[in-house]
Amino acid sequence: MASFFVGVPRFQYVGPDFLVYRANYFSQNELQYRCLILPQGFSTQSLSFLISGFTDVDIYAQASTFFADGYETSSGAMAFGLYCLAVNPDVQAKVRDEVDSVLKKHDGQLTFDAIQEMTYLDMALSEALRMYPPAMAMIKLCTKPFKLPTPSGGTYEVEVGTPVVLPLYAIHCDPQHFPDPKRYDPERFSEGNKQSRHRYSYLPFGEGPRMCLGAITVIISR
Ligand code: HEM
Repeated sequence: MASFFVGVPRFQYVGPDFLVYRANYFSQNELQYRCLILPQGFSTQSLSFLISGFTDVDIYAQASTFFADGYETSSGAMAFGLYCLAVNPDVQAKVRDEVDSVLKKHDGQLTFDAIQEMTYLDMALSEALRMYPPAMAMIKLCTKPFKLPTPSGGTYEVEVGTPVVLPLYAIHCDPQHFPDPKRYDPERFSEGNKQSRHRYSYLPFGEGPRMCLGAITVIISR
C-alpha cells in the first residue's frame, strides 16, 4: 500500500514536505500533539513505542488512505442522503418530526444518546446508502482456495492470488434481497426487515476484518 501511494504523483509531492512540517511542529508542541492523537495517560515513551518500526512512507500512506477513504465517501453519502430527502418530501417530514421530538426530549442537545433515538433518520440514511453506496465495489485478493457456489448449483474454484470483485451496487439492487430496488423506501431498514435479509446483502461499509474503519464515526455523525 505504501508503495502505491508513493507512486501517486500528488501524494509523492505533498507527503514528504508534510511529514517534515508536522515533525517540526510536534516537537515544539508535543503536548498538543499528544492531545490530538493519543488517549489521556499515554506517555512520550509509549508514543515512541507506537511509532517505532514505521517508516515515514508507512505513516504518510496511512494518513493519505484515511483522507482518501474518509473524505469522498462521506461527502457522497451526505449529498445522496440529502438528495433522497429532497425528492421524497414525505420521508423528509417524518425525519424532521423525529429530530424535533427527540431534541425536545434532550433539551435541544444533539448528544450521542439523542442520535441513538433517531431510528427513522437512521433508516432513511441507510436506504440512501443502499441506493447510492459511495464505494460501488470492493476488490479483494483470494488468500485461501475457495469453492464458490454457482447459481446453477455447481462450484467454481477460486485459486489463491485471484482478484475478486464484490459488486456492492449490484448486490444492493438485487430484487431478490430488495424488491423494487429503484424505489426509495426507508422501511426496508425497520428492525424486522433487517433481520429477515441475508447478512451480506447490505454492505455499504464492507464486512470482516478489513471493514471500513470509519463506519462507527459515520453512523454517529449522521
Ligand atoms: C459514508 C461514509 C463511508 C463509506 C460508505 C465507507 C465505505 C468503505 C468501504 C466499502 C470500505 C472497504 C471495506 C472492505 O474492503 O471490506 C472502506 C474502507 C475504509 N474506510 Fe471507509 N467509508 C466511509 C467513511 C470513512 C471515514 C469517515 C473514514 C475515516 C475516518 C474511513 C476510513 C476507511 C479506512 C481507513 C478503510 C480501509 C480499511 C482497511 O483496509 O483495513 N471511511 N470504507
